[in-house]
Amino acid sequence: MLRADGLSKRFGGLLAVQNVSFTQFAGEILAVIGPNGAGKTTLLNLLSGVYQPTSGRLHLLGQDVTSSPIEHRCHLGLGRAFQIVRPFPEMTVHENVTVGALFGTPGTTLPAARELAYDLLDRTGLAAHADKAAHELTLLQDKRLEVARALATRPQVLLLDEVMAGLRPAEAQEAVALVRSVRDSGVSVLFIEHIMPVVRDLADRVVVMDQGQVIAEGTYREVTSNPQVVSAYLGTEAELHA
Ligand SMILES: Nc1ncnc2c1ncn2[C@@H]1O[C@H](COP(=O)(O)OP(=O)(O)OP(=O)(O)O)[C@@H](O)[C@H]1O
Repeated sequence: MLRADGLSKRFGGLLAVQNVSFTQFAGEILAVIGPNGAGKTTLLNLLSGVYQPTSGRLHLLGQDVTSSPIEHRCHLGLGRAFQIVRPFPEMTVHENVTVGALFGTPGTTLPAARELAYDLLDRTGLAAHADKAAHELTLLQDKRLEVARALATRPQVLLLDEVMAGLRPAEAQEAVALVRSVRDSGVSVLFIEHIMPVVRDLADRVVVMDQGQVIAEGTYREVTSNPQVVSAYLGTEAELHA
């Protein structure tokens, strides 16, 4: 689905992402973890096209998208949900998702976009809130809306940027179930997450970054028992063995 080959991103004197290579396979839920400042968000921005890499190449569904703009990647099948949710506050929940459907599928008709939006509100547990203004939603409902909007672009790969942040543990479990259901519907998921129990419960495979580089890759159990990973996390607030 995605293949990064030696991706690097330099900001002035800082190499925020250094020679990062990984592959995401179809149907996989892949987590990217690492201590603060490891380069995770910069990597996500390289994947989604917010930044162009200083060097390296990126393939999406077999196509070289290294220099492609965000919208091209979106139309090819890459969706992204953000940590800070910014819906159109005065529009209804249904209208917000309809906008995603219209943007993500050029040539789609308004009735088709509206129908897809209703279907996605069903799938994300928001059907009962379809006609509410988006600003009336709770934080968990906001996150559901963010996922529904991203799914409205009909992605084959969905990037999730710390979507669990701010949720209570029971809410995070609901969000975990939602992400699993997204994968079960055929969408591969790559997510950044600091909450280790979420990573443990959700990820098929984990890529660990530290100081811009990939320092380990494997199952949750493998990476959390890797001495280099343990040492990277020492002194941080994250509970590696939660
Ligand atoms: N636009 C930018 N300009 C300059 N430096 C940046 C920029 N974006 C990120 N950095 C730096 O790059 C490094 C990696 O930051 P990044 O946000 O990617 O890490 P992260 O792993 O996502 O951290 P966190 O877990 O705290 O969100 C940091 O040192 C950060 O200060």
